[in-house]
Amino acid sequence: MKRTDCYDLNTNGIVVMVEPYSQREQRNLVIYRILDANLDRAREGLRIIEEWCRFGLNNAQFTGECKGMRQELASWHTADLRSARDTLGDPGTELTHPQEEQRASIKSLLQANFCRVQEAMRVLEEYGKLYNPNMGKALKQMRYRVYTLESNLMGYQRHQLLLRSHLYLVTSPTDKLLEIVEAALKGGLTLVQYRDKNVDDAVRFQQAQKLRQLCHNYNAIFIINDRVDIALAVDADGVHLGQQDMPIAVARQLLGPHRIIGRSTTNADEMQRAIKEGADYIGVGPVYETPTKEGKPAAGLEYVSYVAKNCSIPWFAIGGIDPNNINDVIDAGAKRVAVVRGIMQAEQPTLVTQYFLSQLNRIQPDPDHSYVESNYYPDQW
Ligand SMILES: Cc1ncc(COP(=O)(O)OP(=O)(O)O)c(N)n1
Ligand SMILES: Cc1nc(C(=O)O)sc1CCOP(=O)(O)O
Ligand SMILES: [Mg+2]
Repeated sequence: MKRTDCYDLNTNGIVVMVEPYSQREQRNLVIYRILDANLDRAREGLRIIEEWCRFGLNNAQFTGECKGMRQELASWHTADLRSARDTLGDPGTELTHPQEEQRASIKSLLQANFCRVQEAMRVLEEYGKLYNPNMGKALKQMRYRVYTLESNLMGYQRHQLLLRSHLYLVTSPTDKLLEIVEAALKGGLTLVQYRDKNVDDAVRFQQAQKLRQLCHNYNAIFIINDRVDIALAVDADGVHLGQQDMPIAVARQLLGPHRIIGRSTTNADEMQRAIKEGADYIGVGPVYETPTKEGKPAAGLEYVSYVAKNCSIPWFAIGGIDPNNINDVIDAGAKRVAVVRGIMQAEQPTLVTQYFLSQLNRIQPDPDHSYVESNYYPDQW
């Protein structure tokens, strides 16, 4: 019989006197229940993340890391702790948060479960100290492993999405900024850069915040032009840096290993340097002279062809590309293009986006490239 109370229990007509728990025993029972519940919670959350790593990403490393942590948690889940469980008497089993009932995407599902695992591990770390000092230490280390896993996994997903993105919208200033970007996102756009060279920082920051939210609602990557500080301030996915902007190495230090850094290039030297310096992608242009970048001479389709043969990272042809000439750019070897006016000044941005994408999606991934093209294309992650 479980000693749950200090009163007499009437069992089958027989009155049994139950010894009251000492205060210490009662305290321990509560701690055991907390540990039991949070060991379960952490393992469940890890299992949910693990399933995506295994079946969604086919990634053995992430899957193994989740499994390893689940096994380590299981080794702490002793019979003592399990036997303290009191599901019927636990008022927490019925409580759910409305957000638990719906998930907008795999990304939000993963984030919610990382949060759940981290919270549970923090509880295990603190209460574990009262149970076994080694548990506190072990759980602290495991919590840091979860942070690392989260950062690696989210960075990996971001880079996978970059590989799958064939059309890149670079914005220009307009009163209808959000409206146009949303229209393009509705057309299937997955990569957006906020570019406004002539606006106060207060406005730039506000616009960037709104665009970041919008892009993330559509599971699209959001990049900031030129400004690493704004990218950090709004938690953007990365920055685009030209030859006159901050060195890639400095931006990398500030942004960390998982955010995207793009670099503009106009010739072979700049391309090679950008790759060596660790750019995640390059802009290749201007393919044609363009009023959006006045005074910059065209690098031409020759440079596009050169990059098609020699570039080992994702690259976007840019400059003067529109629905009429996109097929010439594709014929020169481009699989990805970036446009400003082509979408920002279109009468029907959704339709034009769909048209650009339909032309770009006709191109098959090149298996000879040294970077891996993802063959897993979930609509939302
Ligand atoms: C995708 C992409 N490619 C090139 C550029 C141009 O960057 P930069 O040379 O720094 O010029 P500005 O855009 O800052 O005027 C870009 N923004 N995006
Ligand atoms: C921002 C920018 N960078 C370029 C480069 O070659 O580095 S060309 C360009 C402007 C592209 O605008 P549109 O699509 O309106 O021609
Ligand atoms: Mg720039």
